[in-house]
Amino acid sequence: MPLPATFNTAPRRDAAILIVDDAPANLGMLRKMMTQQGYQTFVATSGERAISIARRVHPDLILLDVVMPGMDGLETCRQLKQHASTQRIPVIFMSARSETDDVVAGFDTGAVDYISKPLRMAEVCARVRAQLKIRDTSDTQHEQAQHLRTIVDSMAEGLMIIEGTGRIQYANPACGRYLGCSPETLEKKSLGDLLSPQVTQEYLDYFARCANEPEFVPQPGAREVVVRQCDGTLRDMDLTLAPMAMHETLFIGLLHDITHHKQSETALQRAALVDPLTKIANRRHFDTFVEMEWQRAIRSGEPLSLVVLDVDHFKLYNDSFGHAAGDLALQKVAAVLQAHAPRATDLAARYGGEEFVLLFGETSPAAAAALAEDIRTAVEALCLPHPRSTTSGWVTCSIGVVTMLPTQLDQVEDLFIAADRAMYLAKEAGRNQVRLGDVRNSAWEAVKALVMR
Ligand SMILES: Nc1nc2c(ncn2[C@@H]2O[C@H](COP(=O)(O)OP(=O)(O)OP(=O)(O)O)[C@@H](O)[C@H]2O)c(=O)[nH]1
Repeated sequence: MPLPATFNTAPRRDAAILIVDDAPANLGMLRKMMTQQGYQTFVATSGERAISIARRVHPDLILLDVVMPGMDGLETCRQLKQHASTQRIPVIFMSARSETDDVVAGFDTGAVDYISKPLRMAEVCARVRAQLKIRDTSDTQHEQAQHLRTIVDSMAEGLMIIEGTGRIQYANPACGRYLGCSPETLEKKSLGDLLSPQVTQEYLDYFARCANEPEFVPQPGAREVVVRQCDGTLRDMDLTLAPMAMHETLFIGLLHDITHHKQSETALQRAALVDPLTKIANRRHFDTFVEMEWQRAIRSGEPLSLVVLDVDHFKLYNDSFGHAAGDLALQKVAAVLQAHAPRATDLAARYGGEEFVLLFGETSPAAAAALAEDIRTAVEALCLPHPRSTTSGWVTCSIGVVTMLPTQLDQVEDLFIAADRAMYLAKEAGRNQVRLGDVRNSAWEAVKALVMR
């Protein structure tokens, strides 16, 4: 939301002037003059009294005589400037002592003006008007600065002011919360303490371009960065950096924590690859993985093995024990498969219904066949009773295995077709068994010919 150019402030009351003079005649004359100008007036005949009134009524300006019995005007002004509630009240000295040293001493105590006596009333009025105007502007600026500070301090986003060298000049409280240390600690650091060397260098280059290339138009935009917190842990954040003004050497950095966003993004990505029932890879994940391993096998010349597994008489199992028990059985079969695919180049997946697949990279036909047989035995060893199966008293599965040395001329679909065929042959041959399929491709034939020799 853009900030308004000025903030609404409470309407100002008529200016109140405190007149301090030990001579009642002067006081009377000044009071009359100020009242005629429309000001509210307070009077005091001593420094002590002036301080006490000033603390109570907070006048907008004080006209202060320098020479007074007891506490003189200079000391009165000093004490006003030392107290928080009165230090911002402008003080104008009035004195017959108008040597340069006297005037300088007056300004040194913190006064804003010095009028020589005898007073020329028109001049006093003009000087009072001028000081009240300055005071108004300064009050507005002070209030705006206070408003801005409140906003910056209460922002949920981290805000930093960064020098062109990367040094952090200012950090708001949210920055401190994000990075786990006080804003003051951050103000002793630089961008390089928070970001990787490469990202830091990119920002420093950007700062240099903003400062040195008049035709360069900076494009502020959020960038995802990994920020090092004060305790060394890393956190994902969005960082937006833009110059405070064109071709300036100060930059505003806005930090926005995206840890939760990243976590849910990762969780979503993971969920999109996992079968919700069995928690192993789903078909989508498997297809992507096969494509990757297929290309790798073409490059490496290593064999690739595909196993297709179908649970036997599963319809009857569901009919016997209900769909929920069927789900449980599928989860147990999936766990067996998962346990047999431990390498980074292996993947077990649920391909649909009661059909599962496994891919084994860099695996020979003999090794793949042995693995498939292990899996078949392990599924039977789950000992899930299946009284209506005509194959066994337990849940069993039929498995097709095929191994290929893929080349650029081959299609990945051929691998699936051959493994499916082998699995159906296992079904036809009585189920609960492994069948090896055959893919006729040129490379494989060549290897076979070599082995046979
Ligand atoms: N419980 C459960 N059953 C499923 C799920 N997906 C598929 N099925 C069931 O699996 C059964 C598969 O049956 P069929 O394709 O006829 O095969 P089958 O009964 O296993 O017979 P064969 O494959 O010839 O041994 C169907 O009854 C589907 O409803 C699932 O997620 N949970």
